[in-house]
Parts: sequence; C-alpha cells; structure tokens
Amino acid sequence: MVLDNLGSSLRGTLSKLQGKSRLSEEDVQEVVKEIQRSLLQADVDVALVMDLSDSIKQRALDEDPPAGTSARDHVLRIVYEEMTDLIGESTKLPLEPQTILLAGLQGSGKTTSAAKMAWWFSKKGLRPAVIQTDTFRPGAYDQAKQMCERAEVEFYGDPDADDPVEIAREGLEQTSERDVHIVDTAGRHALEEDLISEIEEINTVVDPDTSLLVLDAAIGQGAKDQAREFENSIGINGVVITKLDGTAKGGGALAAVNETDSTIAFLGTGETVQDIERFEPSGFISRLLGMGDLKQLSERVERAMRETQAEDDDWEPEDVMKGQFTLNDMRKQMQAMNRMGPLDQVIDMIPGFGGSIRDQLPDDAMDVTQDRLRDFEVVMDSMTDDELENPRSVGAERVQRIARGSGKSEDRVRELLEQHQMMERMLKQFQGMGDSDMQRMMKKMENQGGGLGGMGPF
Ligand SMILES: Nc1nc2c(ncn2[C@@H]2O[C@H](COP(=O)(O)OP(=O)(O)OP(=O)(O)O)[C@@H](O)[C@H]2O)c(=O)[nH]1
Repeated sequence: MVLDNLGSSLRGTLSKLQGKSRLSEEDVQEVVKEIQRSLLQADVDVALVMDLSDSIKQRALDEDPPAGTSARDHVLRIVYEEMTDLIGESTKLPLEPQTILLAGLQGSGKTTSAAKMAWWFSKKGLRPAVIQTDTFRPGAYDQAKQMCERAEVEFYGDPDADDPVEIAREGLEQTSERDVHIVDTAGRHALEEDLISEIEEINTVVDPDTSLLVLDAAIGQGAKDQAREFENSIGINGVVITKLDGTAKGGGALAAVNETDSTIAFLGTGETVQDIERFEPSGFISRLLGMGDLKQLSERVERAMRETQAEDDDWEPEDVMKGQFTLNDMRKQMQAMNRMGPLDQVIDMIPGFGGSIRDQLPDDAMDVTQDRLRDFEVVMDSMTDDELENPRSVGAERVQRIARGSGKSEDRVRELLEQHQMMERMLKQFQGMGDSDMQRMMKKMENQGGGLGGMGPF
C-alpha cells in the first residue's frame, strides 16, 4: 500500500504541472523529491538515485520544453530518458544458436528461469536444451527435469554424478544437435570460494556466448556485491530478474546492472514455464516509479478480452458500462482477468487509477487468487439464473443452499457476493464519470498505447 501511495503522490505532483509551460525550480525540486522517494522505496541503490535525480534536475531546468510540449510531459520525458540510459535497452539475445550460462545465489530462480528461457526460445522456433549442473541442492535435478518436461524442451542432467564440470561437458556433447544450450549452475546461500571456483571451471568448459546473473526482485542492496563478484569471476552480460509477480519492484537489480555494465534480459513473473517476459524498459520504469504501464496493459487486456469473447459471442463488455452489473458479467470479467494476471498488477498498470482505487478498498480486496476464482466459478455454477442476474436478492437461506449445492463454505459464497458488490461499486464510479469524462479517459489511454475497449470496470 505504501508503494501505491508513492506512485499516486508522484502522479499527483506531476498532475500539478499540467497546463504549465515553464517549470520553476520549486516544481522541479518537488518532482525530483517524489521520484527519489519512489526509487528508494523500490530498493534502488541510494548513490544511483542521487546521480539520477541530479541529472534529471539539471536537465529539467536547463532544457526548454520543445514547442507544444507541456512542462509535465517534458519532465516525464527527461525522467524516462535518464532512467532508460541507466537501465539500457534489453540484453540482446539473438534468435540463433548460442550457449547461455546462468549464475546466481541459491533460490534466486536459476532453475526455473532456465526452463522458462528454453520454453521462450522454443516458441521462437529454436531447439533449446537445458543442462542442469547443480549437484549441490538435492531435488534440483528433479525440479529441472519436470519443468523442462512441462516446457517440452530437451533436458540433460545426471542425478548420480557429482562433478558439475563433467556434467556440463557431457551435457553439451549429448545435446549437441540442439541449437540453444542453457546451462544451469548450483547456487549457495552466499558467494563462497568453492562456488566461485566451480562456476569458473564450468565457464571455461561451457565457453558461453552470454552469462546471465539471475536475481530475485527482492534482493535489494545486496545485488551490488553479488554482481561484482560474479562479474569478476565469469563476466556478466545481462541480468534476469525473477519473482516480479510478488510485491518487490526489482529496484535492487538496477545496481547489479550498473555494476556489471550490463542490461536486463528477462523478467520472471510467476512459477510456471510461461511466466517469462522479455525485458521492456518502459514497463519496468513505470513499475519502479509506481506509474501505470499502458502499453503492456492494453496488450494484455486486448488479448484477454479477445479470448473471452471468442468463447462467448453474445457477451458485449460495452453493455456492462451502461447497465446493470450481474454475476454473469462478473464471471466474464473474472475469466478475462484470469488471463491478464493478478488483479493488483492489472490495476497498477492503469495510470492514475491504481492508487486512488486501491485507497478505497480493504487490503485483501485485490487478493483474487486463482483458487478463489475457481471456487467462485463452482459457487456460481450452483446458483440459479435468477440469482446470477440478481445477486442482491440472495439472502442467508439461499447462501446456505448454494454452499451446500456447491460444496463450498458459506463464507466463500458470501465472499463472492461481497466481491460482486465491490466490483459493482467500482463500476458505478466509472459510470458516474459521465460520457465525456469516460471518452476523454479512453482516448487518453488509446493515445498512450492502444485501445482499452471492452475493459468493463477495469
Ligand atoms: N512467484 C515466483 N516464483 C518464482 C519465480 N522464479 C522462481 N520462483 C520460485 O522460486 C523458488 C526458487 O527457484 P529455483 O528456480 O529453484 O531457484 P534456483 O536459483 O535454481 O535455486 P538453487 O538451485 O537452490 O540455487 C522456487 O520455488 C520457484 O518456483 C518467479 O518469477 N515468480
């Protein structure tokens, strides 16, 4: 919640600049202060934040906004440019035969990322193989094997061998007909001498085209030291940030990028093999600053809505904006959201909305987990058409009956009804905006990165 407030206070500060064509030193100071707060809260290294805010301040004061550009857009552009400069573009991994070595501390997500990346390359038409050299952690072999099976990619490992260097050598040989080789290495709880010398040996044998450092998004300030050690031993060309589906904003990883003079290659956003994204600077910066990322949002929304509509040709999401919001509508919304990802992430991606909407909701309102959604579906299957169309008519007795019929608890049934009412309230807010406000909002969203048609209350 604190982070969202930061995002919204930055948005608030920026919106105060709306309509201004020139910036005073005070304006700039205020914006820079908010940016500093956002970045520090996102775990970005203090020295980096100071460097960055100095250059933003300098440029915002020295450079005149180009004709026709508002002071607000001018500042945003400078912030964006300076941050892109720091983060860089995505690490360029060519779509061609190559060998990639993954390094990182224990539990950072190397094994998971290896399988995800292999899946990603396979979707691009390449034939990848994962080579698992982790002999340190019991279970690493099975985990990697299972994930690779799920990703439907080639896997090599040897649960009986104890020399990772030998496994790497053998693995490359056994999978030589594959074109992309991803070599996973063992992690330790901290960088120890033996880990360093082991990975150096593997590095010599594997001779990778690219070495990626895998970092947990929650790493914080420790990223810098780790990055330096790995950089000194094997040389790091890029970073993979994992677990961005959690609460961490991944700012710590920026220090690693800076320290190794590299860029970010991939982001991990979940535990399944498909939860991987090519790094895209604008979305990442938006996330660090707590600002919405429309480009990604509209792509996800459009894809999800297309899929939902393909299943049900009669359902017109636009109707939801006009009339009553029933449980049948909610079911469609939930199916669409399910495809978009966690609701809180979706809300966060809508500029200007995340903070204000969240502030009015109880803490757990966004906790629409997959399990809950599945339960809700089962509960709805046990409801009559009349109940689905008029959920407010469902009293205590009917709650009991629905719970019995669905095999779910009465609490679950009540939760569904509460969730429905919450969504209905949000919808009313949008409806209350009036057509012209709504059109303006939609237009703004479209201008910033594609349409949001059919989003319903989101
Ligand atoms: N939510 C989430 N969990 C992740 C992500 N990436 C990895 N994990 C989880 O993090 C845990 C550790 O991931 P691993 O891939 O086993 O990490 P590792 O670096 O190979 O670990 P070691 O082999 O012990 O060094 C597992 O439970 C993964 O499911 C992610 O992007 N999101």
